[in-house]
Amino acid sequence: MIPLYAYRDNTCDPRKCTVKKLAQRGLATIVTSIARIPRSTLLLDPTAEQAVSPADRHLPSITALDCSWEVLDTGAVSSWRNRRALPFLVAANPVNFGRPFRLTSVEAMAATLYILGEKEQARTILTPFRWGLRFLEVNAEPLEDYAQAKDSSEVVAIQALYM
Ligand SMILES: C[S@@+](CC[C@H](N)C(=O)[O-])C[C@H]1O[C@@H](n2cnc3c(N)ncnc32)[C@H](O)[C@@H]1O
Repeated sequence: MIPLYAYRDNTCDPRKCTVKKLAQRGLATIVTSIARIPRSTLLLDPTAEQAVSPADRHLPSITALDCSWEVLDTGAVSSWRNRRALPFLVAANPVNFGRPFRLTSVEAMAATLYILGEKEQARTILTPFRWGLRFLEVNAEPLEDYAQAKDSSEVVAIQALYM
């Protein structure tokens, strides 16, 4: 099991917040200051240049930046070494259903777990959400292909086949 963290700045609607639900079930840890995010973590940042790939299996944890998309500002973490973006995947949550790249925090963490080979943990964290396992169904093919890739460049090459 890979430890999951979420940095929350309280800018998104707490009733719809996916990481709050995970934290309530002991499946993720919420931190409220950037200083408390472990520096060695795989940091999920949609603006990162490097894609998540199986070559990241050695990283000890995964962290999402759980804030509203409208205020997402990754300036404070732009120098962090292990920032990663997810390759082409479509959202299954009701707010952004069918939209590529704009995933909820739980979808982003589940996709990362899947690509790193932690498929059971990916299913476990999606299960509390009505639409959760649908995310794995609609992205089944690309997720399987990304999980077979060697590194970030291979993931990016595979992504081109789906876009
Ligand atoms: C902007 S927040 C929105 C959270 C949403 N309100 C919720 O309750 O889940 C989503 C976070 O998930 C991660 N994420 C989503 N899509 C991503 C992508 N394509 N690449 C990397 N990280 C992504 C990032 O950490 C991003 O900041």
